[in-house]
Amino acid sequence: MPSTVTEMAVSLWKNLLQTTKERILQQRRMSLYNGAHGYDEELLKKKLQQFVGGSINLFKEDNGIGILTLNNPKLMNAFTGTMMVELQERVTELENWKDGKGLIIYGAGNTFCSGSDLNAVKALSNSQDGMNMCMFMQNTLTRLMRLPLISVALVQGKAVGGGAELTTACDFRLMTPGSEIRFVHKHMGLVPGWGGAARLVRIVGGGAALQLLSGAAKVDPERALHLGLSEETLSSSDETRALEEAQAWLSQYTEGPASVIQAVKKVVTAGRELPVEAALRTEKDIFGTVWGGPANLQALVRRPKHK
Ligand SMILES: CCC(=O)SCCNC(=O)CCNC(=O)[C@H](O)C(C)(C)COP(=O)(O)OP(=O)(O)OC[C@H]1O[C@@H](n2cnc3c(N)ncnc32)[C@H](O)[C@@H]1OP(=O)(O)O
Repeated sequence: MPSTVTEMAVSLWKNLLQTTKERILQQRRMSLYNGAHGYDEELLKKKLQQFVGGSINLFKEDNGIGILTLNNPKLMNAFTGTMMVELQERVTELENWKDGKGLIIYGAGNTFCSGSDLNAVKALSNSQDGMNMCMFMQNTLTRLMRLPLISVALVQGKAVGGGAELTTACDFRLMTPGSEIRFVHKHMGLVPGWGGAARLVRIVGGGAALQLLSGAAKVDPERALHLGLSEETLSSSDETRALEEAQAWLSQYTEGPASVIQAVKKVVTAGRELPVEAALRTEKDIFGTVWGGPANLQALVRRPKHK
């Protein structure tokens, strides 16, 4: 135990350093690309910071549901450079949210997101910048997908290009009447680069993904439901009411202690991403974190009947 004020300060400082080191290591583990891939994140961030506008806002509710708003309505919530950097910061904040259970992502001004800001894309159109931006967004969206929170993209208006890709980094998609998801990349002479193709194949299967990407097809709520791209069509397209509906929908899966909900998401992530033996070992490790935990012990006392 530290006894003097100096010793206490040194101990606090060491703890802080350790926590920061662990955080950085955790981020590296969750990310795909680093210096070994010829990727210099700090350099790219400096470039992205030149393309200013909009914001990514996070509100953490007491019930453990986070609301992440894509906020650049003048450009249909297109991602400027600063918004890409802010999204990474918000994901880091969510990774460290001990009480978090769920997340809803939606766009301001009754539309979801029109992809990357074409002004930034034009200025960063050389191949190396494009690859770096792709690695940056893949890192961020992979970390978003792996958050131990049950995530929902609330699609109102249009989810276009990178906006469509972002919806696939969520566990579920809910659409409002009249909304659409559209992978327009082909019409821009591109393919998805934010991980949207890899994730879309896993959500709707290879054949349907090929049709959606090669046809740059508009996917309305009915078709999205049929493809399994959307879970439900909400009844209202009004921003406030749709958000309430999405919260009610999500709350059926986030009831219970955060430690248990987070463990559920972690075993599913392992099952989704790892070869079966590694997934089983991870499941065993996560099981060990809840077995004999407070929620488990309380349930043993209550002995609920699951009728
Ligand atoms: C990852 C790679 C990618 O994301 S590639 C895909 C990039 N995104 C696009 O190409 C989308 C281009 N935008 C559109 O097709 C339309 O604006 C969509 C999204 C369909 C909306 O149409 P509509 O409802 O009629 O609105 P609008 O065109 O009048 O747009 C309002 C203002 O917003 C702007 N805007 C829209 N999207 C972007 C974008 N991605 N980057 C920059 N600006 C964008 C429009 O230019 C328009 O601005 P202004 O009012 O003309 O000054």
